[in-house]
Amino acid sequence: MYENRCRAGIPPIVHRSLQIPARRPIALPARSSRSGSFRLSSSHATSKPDAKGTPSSETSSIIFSENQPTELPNRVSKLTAWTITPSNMGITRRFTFPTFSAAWRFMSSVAEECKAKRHHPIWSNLYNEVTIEWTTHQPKGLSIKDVEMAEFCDRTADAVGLKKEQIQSTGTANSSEGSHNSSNISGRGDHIVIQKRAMHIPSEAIALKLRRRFGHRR
Ligand SMILES: C[C@H](O)[C@H](O)[C@H]1CNC2=NC(N)=NC(=O)C2=N1
Repeated sequence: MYENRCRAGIPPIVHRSLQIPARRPIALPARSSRSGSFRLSSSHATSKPDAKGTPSSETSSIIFSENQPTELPNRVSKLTAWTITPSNMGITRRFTFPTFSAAWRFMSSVAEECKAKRHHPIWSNLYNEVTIEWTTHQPKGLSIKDVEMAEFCDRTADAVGLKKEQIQSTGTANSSEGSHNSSNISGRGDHIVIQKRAMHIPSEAIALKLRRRFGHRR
């Protein structure tokens, strides 16, 4: 199959793919892979259609690196706080800590593990938030190393302590943070991607300051 794909001019990175919801918490049925390439279907998660009756579930394919252990899809399915990146070759999660110091402790600990495991993330930090993406450059795709590092991140974040109001246990997606969400909708190939995005609402104290300064406006 692999050779067939190569002969057909399909890049070898598309070695194993799996139908899985994009930019949604990852939750797959536990199944083992056959040898060669495979494709599983899993339409997903949101219970209700939207106001226009459009189904709000969507699917896409994870592109795995070649020669991965058969338990990889099952391991990925347990990373429920992570979402699949638009390339389908990586997973991402945003962690929110109580303080910058806590975020920095988390990053230091992850950096040590990166050094030990020789595997490095694409990441960014803004004050108390750390966004991490794991993907493998060689062999290209999502590999067991990415999953191990994501699992390490989850454990480390729990040990450091996430921000209280946004306890993102490994079972909770960051994308559902806070109670005021807006949806980021974009077209991608043959389906629509709906990404929930948290809106930051000022605290009561800040709102009061703003009212004092600018008065009430209509
Ligand atoms: C030689 C060294 O182990 C490789 O270049 C490592 C470095 N860190 C890496 N990090 C990530 N995320 N993917 C890789 O493929 C990778 N390769």
